[in-house]
Amino acid sequence: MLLETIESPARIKDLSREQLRQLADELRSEIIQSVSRTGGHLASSLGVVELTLALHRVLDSPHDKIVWDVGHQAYAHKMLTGRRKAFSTLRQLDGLSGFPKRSESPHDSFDVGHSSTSVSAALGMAAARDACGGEEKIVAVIGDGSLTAGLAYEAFNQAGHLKKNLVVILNDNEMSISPNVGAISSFLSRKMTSDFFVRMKKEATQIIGSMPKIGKDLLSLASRAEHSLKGFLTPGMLFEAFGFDYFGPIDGHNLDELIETLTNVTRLEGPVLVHVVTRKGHGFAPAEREPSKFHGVGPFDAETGEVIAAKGGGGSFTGVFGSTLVQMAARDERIVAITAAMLEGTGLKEFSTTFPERFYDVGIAEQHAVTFAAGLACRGLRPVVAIYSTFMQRAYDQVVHDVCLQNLPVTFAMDRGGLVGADGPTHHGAFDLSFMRHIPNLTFMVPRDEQQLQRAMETARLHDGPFAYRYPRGKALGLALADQPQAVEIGSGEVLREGDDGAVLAVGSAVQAALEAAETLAAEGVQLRVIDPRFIKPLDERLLLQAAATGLVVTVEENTLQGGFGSAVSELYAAAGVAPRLVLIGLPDRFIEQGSQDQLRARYGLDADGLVGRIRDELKTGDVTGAAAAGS
Ligand SMILES: Cc1ncc(C[n+]2csc(CCOP(=O)(O)OP(=O)(O)O)c2C)c(N)n1
Ligand SMILES: CC(=O)[C@@H](O)[C@H](O)COP(=O)(O)O
Ligand SMILES: [Mg+2]
Repeated sequence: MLLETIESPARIKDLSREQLRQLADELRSEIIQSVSRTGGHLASSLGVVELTLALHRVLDSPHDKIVWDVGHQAYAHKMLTGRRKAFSTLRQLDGLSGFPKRSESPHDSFDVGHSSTSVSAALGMAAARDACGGEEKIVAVIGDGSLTAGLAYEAFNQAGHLKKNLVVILNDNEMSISPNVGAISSFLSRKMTSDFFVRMKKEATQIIGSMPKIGKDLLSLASRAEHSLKGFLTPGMLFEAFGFDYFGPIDGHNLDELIETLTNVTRLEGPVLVHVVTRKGHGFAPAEREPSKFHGVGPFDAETGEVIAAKGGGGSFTGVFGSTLVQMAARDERIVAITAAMLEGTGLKEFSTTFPERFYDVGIAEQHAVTFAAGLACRGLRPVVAIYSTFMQRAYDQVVHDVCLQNLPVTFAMDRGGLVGADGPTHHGAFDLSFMRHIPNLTFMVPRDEQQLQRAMETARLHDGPFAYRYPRGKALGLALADQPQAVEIGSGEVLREGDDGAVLAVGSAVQAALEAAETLAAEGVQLRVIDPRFIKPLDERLLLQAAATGLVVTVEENTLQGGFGSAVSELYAAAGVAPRLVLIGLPDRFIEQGSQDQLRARYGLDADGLVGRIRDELKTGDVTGAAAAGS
């Protein structure tokens, strides 16, 4: 097996073309077999096996730099750069990352996970190279989906100005996670061999060819005109406007053509764009048939493609959000839904087919999604913007400047709030309680279960201003759903368990662990009050100030402690001049690694056992007043 002999990409340079093709087959098979066991981003990685081989054949990594966009397609790159044996740990606790990471390998030139950063980063590296007298080649690989984000054009714009030696490879498979959207996408896949074009050419050839004497010369002139017309109308025009030399489109599965093209273009001066056409999932029929399903897939049968552990769906918080929004939209025609290229992930598939005229997929364009929603709200609609917590970071100023400053009735449905698991530090929704709660005019609710999620959605619908709610990745609690959920009083929390030996203020997904911990400690004679504040903003000040009187207040949140819910409580107590023993439990001030949600919650003391241990210690050693001290 050739792949076993490849410990470094330098080895690829000695292989014959036949051996390269064999290596492509082996890589593809290894990716399928390994990902069928661990799950991961299969289809995108299968689509760039030949491109990856050609890049490592032509370039001299890690001296030359490859900057992957998103990086979910880099499994072949990782296997060729000494990490094949580690693939059994892919996306697992303390295992191989699912994305390129500089700390993992010198061949990973930039950490990625959020899309559309590759051209900016590669251009920065090129500018630094030139400033330091370097001569390494720098190549960015960006997908057509990632090309729908404005950030990419900011980079193209400057690249055309700086004219640095830089190669950008556009991996065009006409797919984002779902089929790609937008004018750029249709422009890229413009078919110059449309029937009309072919028919026009045939008739013109017959007419010109029949002309005596001048017919032959005219024909050759006409064929040159056709070529330039194609040249003018193909995607090249878009990139040449940015000052790039455009090459393509070329077959992204043809190793010879790729190697020849990359060999040539990496010798050229100035910015170059190579348009490569690939098939997402190439070489594995189930993934070719359903590239969206195999974009990010759980373990599956490597022979049949049958997925063993499907994700999302009805029992998940995502599924409850999607089905409830459809119910609400049926009753309230003001509701429109917006996704930023995450149709399936946000659970909006049913909405998109039920209300196609009230559904918008803006592509990977979170900033635009929010301001677009602001525009819709200005005209009396009730837009619901469904964006993962981590991707909402992209649109922070739009939330502040375009929605909250104008106090517009836009709802932010932030899925994947808290720890997401295998995607790791680039994707954890670890910061939204902090970056949203301080924005004036915003109401922010964190439902503890699917019933409260439904009520949050109804409360948002009735509220005449900006409203955010966040909910976790994964299964809900299996509670009965309401056909017509009731709104809640804004700023109202709930006491879930009475007790005077201390109070636990738990947010969202932390509530269940808090209740379990309170039950455990009750058996030790400690009666803890458990409160679900439900709102991060505005706080239920009455409830939280009453909690202070127990002498011990413990806040629990799946969010960074920096500026999170616990900070809000400490601000409340400081302003009120009360000083209970205040214990803040949440995520530390660092990026949280990958792992399963349960593993990470245990590692960071957010599970019931962690809370019991911490509270028990506080009761023993903490300087608490009130009944708690008596109980110690
Ligand atoms: C800012 C941001 N928004 C959304 C995503 C989620 N996401 C990951 S890959 C992807 C589609 C990328 O499409 P493309 O660039 O064409 O790559 P392909 O999977 O087709 O190879 C999306 C929307 C992301 N990673 N970053
Ligand atoms: C690579 C990327 O950003 C997306 O594919 C992301 O991994 C989706 O996350 P979920 O699997 O939670 O939908
Ligand atoms: Mg694509």
